Amino acid sequence: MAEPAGGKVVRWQRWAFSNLGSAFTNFGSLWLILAPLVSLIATYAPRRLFRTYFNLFLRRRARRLLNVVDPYATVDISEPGTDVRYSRYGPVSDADTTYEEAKAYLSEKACDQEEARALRAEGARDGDGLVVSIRDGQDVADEFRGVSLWWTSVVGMDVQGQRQGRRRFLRLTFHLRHRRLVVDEYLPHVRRCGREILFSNRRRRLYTNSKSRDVYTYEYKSWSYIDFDHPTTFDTLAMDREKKKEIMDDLDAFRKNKDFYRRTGKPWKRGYLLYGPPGTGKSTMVAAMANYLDYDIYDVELTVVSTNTDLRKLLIETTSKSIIVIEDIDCSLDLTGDRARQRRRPGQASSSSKADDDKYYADERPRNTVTLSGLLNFIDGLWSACGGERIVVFTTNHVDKLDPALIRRGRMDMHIEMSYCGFEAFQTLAKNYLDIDEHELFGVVEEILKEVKLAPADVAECLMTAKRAGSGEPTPCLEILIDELKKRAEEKEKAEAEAKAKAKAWAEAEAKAAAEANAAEMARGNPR
Ligand SMILES: Nc1ncnc2c1ncn2[C@@H]1O[C@H](COP(=O)(O)OP(=O)(O)OP(=O)(O)O)[C@@H](O)[C@H]1O
Ligand SMILES: [Mg+2]
Repeated sequence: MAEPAGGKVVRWQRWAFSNLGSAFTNFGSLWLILAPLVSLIATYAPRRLFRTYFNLFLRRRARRLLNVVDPYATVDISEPGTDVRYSRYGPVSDADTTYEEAKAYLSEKACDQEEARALRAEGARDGDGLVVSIRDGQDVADEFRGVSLWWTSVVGMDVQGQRQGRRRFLRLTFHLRHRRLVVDEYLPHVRRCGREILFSNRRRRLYTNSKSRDVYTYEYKSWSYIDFDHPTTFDTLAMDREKKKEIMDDLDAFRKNKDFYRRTGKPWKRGYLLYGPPGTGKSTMVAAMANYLDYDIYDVELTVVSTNTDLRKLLIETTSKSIIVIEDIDCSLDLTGDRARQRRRPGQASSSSKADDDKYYADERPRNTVTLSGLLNFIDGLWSACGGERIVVFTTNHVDKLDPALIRRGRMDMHIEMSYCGFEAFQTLAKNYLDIDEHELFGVVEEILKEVKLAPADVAECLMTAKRAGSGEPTPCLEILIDELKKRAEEKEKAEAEAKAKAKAWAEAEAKAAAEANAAEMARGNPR
C-alpha cells in the first residue's frame, strides 16, 4: 500500500527528533564531563591567563557575530554630577561641558522635528528663555555629511570611583562604519554648535571692576556686573556713513578671521582708539560694537586698580568674546610722558633740574601703582593673548596727551575720530528722533552744521526739545530745531570768544609776571 505523502514527512520528523534527542543526550553527557573541568580551570587556572584567553579568542568571535546581528554603536554623554558648579554657560571652567553643549544642540534639532513629540522644557540658567530637551526614550534623528545618526535620552546606572548613582545620558547611535567620522568630526561639530547656541541664548553683561565681596563666599570679586541692555546699534549711531561701514567691516573681519590670526601667529584681539570732543558718541560707539558683535563689556576703572598684578588678574578673569574698555584713558593714569619720566632717573639727564627731581620723587609716590608698562602688558603682554577673541577700546578727549607707545598701530589697531555732527550724522539723528529720511528743511540744517561745530549729543538734545515742542510733527519740529541750533551756535560762539579772551589775558598776565620777575632779578644784579 502506498504510503501517504504526509507519512514521509512525519517519519522524517520522527527520525530528526530521535537523532536530535540523541545528539542532546550525547552533548549532555559530554557537558557532564566538561562542566567540572571548565569550572576547575576557571577556579584554579591563573585568572589572568583565563581572562586573556577569553579576551583574545572568545570575545573577538562573539563580537564579530554581534556585528553581523547589530551593526550599531553608541556613545553616551553623561549629565554632570551634583558636585559640579555651574556658570551661565554650563558647568564652570575645567568641568566637562559636553552634556550642556549636546543638550543645547539637540534642543534646536528637537524643536525643528515633527517626529520629536516628547520634549521637556526647563528655564535657561541665564535669562528668561527656556531650554527644550528630549524626554527619556524620545529619539531625535540627525544627519551629518549624508550619514544618519540618532540621539535619545536614557537614564541609567553610572559608576564613578566608589560612588554609584542614576544619571541621565544623551545616547548617540550610529553605524559602526562611521565611528571615525562621529568621533573626529560629528561630536566636535555638536559641541561647537551647542556652544554657539548657549552663547547666543545668554544675557549679555556689563562688568565693572569693584572691591565688593561675593555674597556667598565672602571673597573679593574682581568684577561685578549688571545685565547689558543698551539700545544703541550701528543703525542709530550718528556718524559718517563711510566711516561707519569701515568700522563694521573691520569688526566683521576680526570676528571671522580666527584662522588668519592663528596662521599669522597673532593673538586674536584688536584694539580701537576712539577719540574726539565730549558728546561725539565714543561711549555710544562701544555699546553699538558690543551689540553688533554680541559681546559682553568689561568697563575697567583704572583708578581703583592698585597694582599691575591686580590689573593682570582682572584681565585673566575676563571671558572671550568681550570688549574691554578703558574710558577717558588720559584721565585714568598719568600717561603723559610718564614713561619718559620713568626712564629718566633723577640727576641722570643733563637737563634735569632739582625741581624736576623733586617732582619725580613726588610722582613716584602715586596713589596707585599701575604704570604705563603695566598697562602696555595688559594690552599686549603674554597674558593678553590667553583666551582670545577680545577687543580693547580706549576712549579719550585728548589724543595728543597720550604716550605714543600706548596708541601705536598694532596696539591700538584702528584710530577712530569721533567728530562734530555733520549732515549725514544729522540724518541718522532725524531718523531716530523724528522718523524722517528727507525734508525740505534739511538743507537749512546742513548749512548751520557747516558753520558751527556741534556734538551729536547737542543736536540730539535739540531734537528732543523740538520733538516735545512740535508735538512730533516733522515741519514744526524742524523749524524749532533750526531756531534751537542757531541759539546754540550763538551761545557756543560767545563761550568760545570768552574762553579765547580769558586765555589771552592769562597768557599776557603770565608774560607780564615773568618780565617783572626778570626785571627784579636784573635789578638785583642776577641776570638770567
Ligand atoms: N554719534 C552719536 N550717535 C547717536 N547718539 C549720540 C552720538 N553721540 C552722542 N550721542 C548721544 O549723546 C549722548 C552722550 O554721548 P556719549 O556719552 O557717547 O559721548 P562721549 O563721546 O562718550 O562723551 P564723553 O567724551 O563726554 O565721554 C548719548 O547718550 C547719545 O544719546
Ligand atoms: Mg564717554
